[in-house]
Amino acid sequence: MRFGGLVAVGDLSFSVGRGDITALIGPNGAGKTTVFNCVTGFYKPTEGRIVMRHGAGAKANLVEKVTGSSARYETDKGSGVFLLERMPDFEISKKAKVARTFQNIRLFGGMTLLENLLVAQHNPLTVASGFTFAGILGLSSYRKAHREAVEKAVYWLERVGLVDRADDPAGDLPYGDQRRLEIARAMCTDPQLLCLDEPAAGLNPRESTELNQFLQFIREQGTSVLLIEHDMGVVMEISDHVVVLDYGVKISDGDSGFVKNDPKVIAAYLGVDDEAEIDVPEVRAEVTAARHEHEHQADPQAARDSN
Ligand SMILES: Nc1ncnc2c1ncn2[C@@H]1O[C@H](COP(=O)(O)OP(=O)(O)OP(=O)(O)O)[C@@H](O)[C@H]1O
Repeated sequence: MRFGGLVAVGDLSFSVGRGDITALIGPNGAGKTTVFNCVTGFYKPTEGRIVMRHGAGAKANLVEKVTGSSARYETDKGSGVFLLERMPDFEISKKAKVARTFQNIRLFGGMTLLENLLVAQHNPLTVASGFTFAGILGLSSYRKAHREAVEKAVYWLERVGLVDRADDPAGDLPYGDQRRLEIARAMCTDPQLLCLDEPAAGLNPRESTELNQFLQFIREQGTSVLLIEHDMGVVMEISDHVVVLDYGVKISDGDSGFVKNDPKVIAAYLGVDDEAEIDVPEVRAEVTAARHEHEHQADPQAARDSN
């Protein structure tokens, strides 16, 4: 993804396994949010391919077939291949079933919790109305769809422990509850892939633990999760797979144990000026040791002074 002369995301290829929690980490400005914006259709990547597969039948040869055609996607009895870089954002959420949350909460603060979760389901409701006002008033299909939408909203409100506040304005909730409500809203669209941009930002330790449990529950439901997160406690505890970006290039890819000991990851964080910003304790320890060694070699007296 290029912005004028700046290559925000360059040499990057990675897979998100079905039913896995995959974390995308890296220093500030590494390109993480840009990747999310490409996956969810907010940006059109300048080059490259982003493939979403549904179902067991979507084999690699179908991916190549769709790529070689001018189609945006191909579906067949519950399975499908979607080339996200060709699709507009509304189609990515509606057909490819990719949902997202944002770095900054984007709930409708003046609407109730229940209303926020119903708005997320406006697509099936509009279809059930037959796209007419009369349909909303009279069609039994609309009444059934509306009942199901409310049931789904209540289900997710229960999952995030907020059903007692269903009729309160979303803007009145404490910050941590708003973050969980935002994820619940995304889940009401029945995503196959849920993209979360820094869901643990600003949470206290208790809220962070609740979030971990909730994300693990989502994974157990079979929804794949792609996560940008600076809180390494969250990343290392719940991720099946971690991808590390630096300057728009992938520098490491593996499970959390592999990534936090990878010298390339440690070296990338060496570029961070303030050691306090490095929130992987193992990486911070390595970076501190490497700095001291470097200072010692360059100027033994200064290194002793700094100690
Ligand atoms: N719309 C845009 N126009 C121009 N440059 C952009 C745009 N969006 C992102 N960039 C640049 O792309 C690079 C990657 O930014 P991005 O926000 O993706 O990084 P990040 O890893 O998400 O950072 P952070 O952890 O701080 O959120 C940065 O140099 C940023 O300035």
